[in-house]
Amino acid sequence: MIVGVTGGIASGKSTVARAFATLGVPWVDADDVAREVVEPGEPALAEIAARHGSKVIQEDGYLNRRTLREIVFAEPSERLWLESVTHPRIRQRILTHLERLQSEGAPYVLLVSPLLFESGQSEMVDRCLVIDVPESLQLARTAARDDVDEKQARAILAAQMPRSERLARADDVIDNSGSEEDLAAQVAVLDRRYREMTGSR
Ligand SMILES: CC(C)(COP(=O)(O)OP(=O)(O)OC[C@H]1O[C@@H](n2cnc3c(N)ncnc32)[C@H](O)[C@@H]1O)[C@@H](O)C(=O)NCCC(=O)NCCS
Ligand SMILES: Nc1ncnc2c1ncn2[C@@H]1O[C@H](COP(=O)(O)OP(=O)(O)OP(=O)(O)O)[C@@H](O)[C@H]1O
Repeated sequence: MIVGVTGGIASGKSTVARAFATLGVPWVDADDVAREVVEPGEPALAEIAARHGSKVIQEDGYLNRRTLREIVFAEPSERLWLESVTHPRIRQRILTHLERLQSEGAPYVLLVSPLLFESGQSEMVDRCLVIDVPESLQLARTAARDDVDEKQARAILAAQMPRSERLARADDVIDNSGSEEDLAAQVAVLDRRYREMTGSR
């Protein structure tokens, strides 16, 4: 069984994934895979460099993520272009990673992705788990963690599915407006349920 874990920026997906990992459940992180497909030498990086020029490539040959972030969240058509270049490659690699984890005998595996619904990755999973927090908390946690100003944090939120729509598509929901202990308790309940579903107790 593959469980898709989603939620907007700074909703707590990585924190949830770590809590599942302590219970022996592995995960594939779509943000990590998105980094792999633009490593030096990858065709997607060459396409991005051809479109935006040297300002998006650092001296060490890696993508200048901050510069590209500023471009794509200021201009929706540039975000759509970047997605058209990266998403098919991300999807392919996610499938490869998921197959490897499943072949290693995990009770079930997680696909953790901010764009599970938006990018059609939900077709790859058996259930969708939504991490739910109010937007005000997303903005506060983004500001506390990232070098993103409030205007850009709002632009990133605007590029993602609205909270109500995401909740409407959820099979399971974790409310992450409480403490990390509350979060871990909700993860433990879901883990028991998922193990029952897969018959791996
Ligand atoms: C624009 C980029 C270079 C910014 O890199 P940066 O290191 O600053 O951010 P990072 O990749 O860690 O993403 C942080 C968060 O931004 C949000 N985000 C990223 N890409 C998108 C997008 N296309 N649409 C909406 N939100 C997005 C997500 O909540 C994500 O968790 C990078 O996010 C990117 O390449 N995005 C396109 C690929 C993609 O869609 N990735 C999302 C997972 S499939
Ligand atoms: N219940 C909580 N209480 C307090 N802080 C929390 C809680 N859950 C997560 N955080 C903090 O909020 C921030 C965002 O959490 P996390 O990185 O898990 O979210 P994410 O959804 O994976 O984010 P992104 O997709 O943007 O990378 C982190 O700094 C994390 O430590």
